[in-house]
Amino acid sequence: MTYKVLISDPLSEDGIFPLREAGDVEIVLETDLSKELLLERIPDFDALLVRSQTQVTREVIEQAANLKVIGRAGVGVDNIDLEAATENGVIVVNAPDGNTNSAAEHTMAMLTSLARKIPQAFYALKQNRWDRKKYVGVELKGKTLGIIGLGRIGAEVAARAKGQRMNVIAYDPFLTEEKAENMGIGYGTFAEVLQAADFITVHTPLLKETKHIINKEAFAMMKDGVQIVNCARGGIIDEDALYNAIVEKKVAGAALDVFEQEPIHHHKLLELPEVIATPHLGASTIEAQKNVAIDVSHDVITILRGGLAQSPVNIPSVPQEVMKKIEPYFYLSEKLGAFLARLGNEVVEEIWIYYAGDLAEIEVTPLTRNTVKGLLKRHLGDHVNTVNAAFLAEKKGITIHEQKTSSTKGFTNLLTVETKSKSGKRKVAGTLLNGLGARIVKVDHYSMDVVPEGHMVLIHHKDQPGAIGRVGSLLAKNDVNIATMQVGRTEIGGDAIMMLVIDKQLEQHELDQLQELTDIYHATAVDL
Ligand SMILES: NC(=O)C1=CN([C@@H]2O[C@H](COP(=O)(O)OP(=O)(O)OC[C@H]3O[C@@H](n4cnc5c(N)ncnc54)[C@H](O)[C@@H]3O)[C@@H](O)[C@H]2O)C=CC1
Ligand SMILES: O=C(O)CCC(=O)C(=O)O
Repeated sequence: MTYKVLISDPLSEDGIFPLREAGDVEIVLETDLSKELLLERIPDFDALLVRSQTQVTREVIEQAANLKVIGRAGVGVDNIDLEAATENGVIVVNAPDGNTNSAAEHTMAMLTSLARKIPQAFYALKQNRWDRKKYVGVELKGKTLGIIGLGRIGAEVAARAKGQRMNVIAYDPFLTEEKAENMGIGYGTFAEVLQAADFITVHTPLLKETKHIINKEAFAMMKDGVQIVNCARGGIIDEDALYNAIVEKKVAGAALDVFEQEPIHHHKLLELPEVIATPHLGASTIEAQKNVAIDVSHDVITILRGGLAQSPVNIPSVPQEVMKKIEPYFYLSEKLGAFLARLGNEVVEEIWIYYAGDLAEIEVTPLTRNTVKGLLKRHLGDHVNTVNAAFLAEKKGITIHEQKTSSTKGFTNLLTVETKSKSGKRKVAGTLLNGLGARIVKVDHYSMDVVPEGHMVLIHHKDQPGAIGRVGSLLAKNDVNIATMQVGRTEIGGDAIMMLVIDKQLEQHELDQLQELTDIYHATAVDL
């Protein structure tokens, strides 16, 4: 199988090396695509790799019939419609760590340039103006830097600003006083930071909650002559409010790497001499571009091959140690879900997933999603995956319960899936046998030992002499070879089941013939 990957923004050639090396990936590099061309191209691709320029809208995602993953070579995913991606089962991954250092260094470069008016002085010099009086700056030492958003980049900026002997005060909803103390910085509310700072730098993502957090009211709280840096996202600062605050001399200067609409042409903020700017260069270093492209390429390949992403954005991220522990159970969980889906045609109303033994010790949410994926796939098709399984189940009115139990029934690990529909409950349990792989060990209340793979027939019958023989003879007559057979019963002469693994898929008329045999109640074909 060859996966087609479209790279629609410029990515580091060294960084996409893992994709070039992969034998099963075909890369198409087509940057600066118009919206129309992107819509035309996208249905062919299994993966799309972007930076911040390509706008991956709902329209693009809905047009992308084969798309499994969108890789963002960078941090901010505000150019991707995450809701549409989740609804359509497209995994979005980013590269959150690769450009932290570059973005922090760029912020410090902008901060220093702003304080010392370096770009303005250089521009004047280029125009043959040796103007030493006009470009008098201020020192950073002893000034207070207010940081809004103390995540990866904010924290790196804080450390560097301390190196410049600035006082640092930060606001972040996840920052505690204790954590701030450990970092050697001050801690304040949003308003306190705005009021205390001589320089303010923002490092939040652009979200509904952070859009225009720096607005007219926020500027009013700041010190007169405050200077502002934005190397995070346009839109965090209200550009009109910033413009007015500069014109009114409330704000002495602003350094902007990002804008509400990019690219910009003749932006009014650039007409102000107090404003310096770069065209979204925070992550534009050889190192950062290589790092983010490598990280995202690895994740994209892993996902295309059915593995777990390191940095998923629209499914909960699973730490690598946890991933190692749960990965062996992935196959089993999907097969158990698929098995139950084939047992009946009634609408499933509720699913219970019980984890016991070793499984009770680990994070199992990804396994729950995978089980639900296996269950829903029968009716909803390949469109279902671990990203949208829970969302689709909810849409179909199915309630999912996840429970850890101590009931291992003698196995070192036991995964039990139970469904409830109008006609009652069905149950299947499986285990991972050390060195032997996955096994179904229980169907309803009958014990089994079956590899969850290939073509099977589950036959409910009356425990009577000749019942098994009649099934064997009929299958032989239809040229169906039986590979293995398991039999279980509740009591002698009572209800019993046969689980046959056969070498071909049964036709409906063959199933009907089985059901017409004496003492056979019901036969279900289960093809996994
Ligand atoms: N200019 C550029 O080229 C680059 C820009 N960025 C931007 O920088 C942003 C931050 O990146 P990271 O530090 O890696 O992300 P991060 O996720 O590590 O940190 C973001 C922080 O913002 C905080 N936050 C969220 N809402 C907040 C609010 N209302 N007030 C205060 N804090 C809030 C979060 O709690 C979190 O700690 C990215 O989302 C991206 O948009 C990132 C890389 C390069
Ligand atoms: O891809 C880029 O150069 C922009 C980086 C960025 O803004 C981000 O990682 O959020």
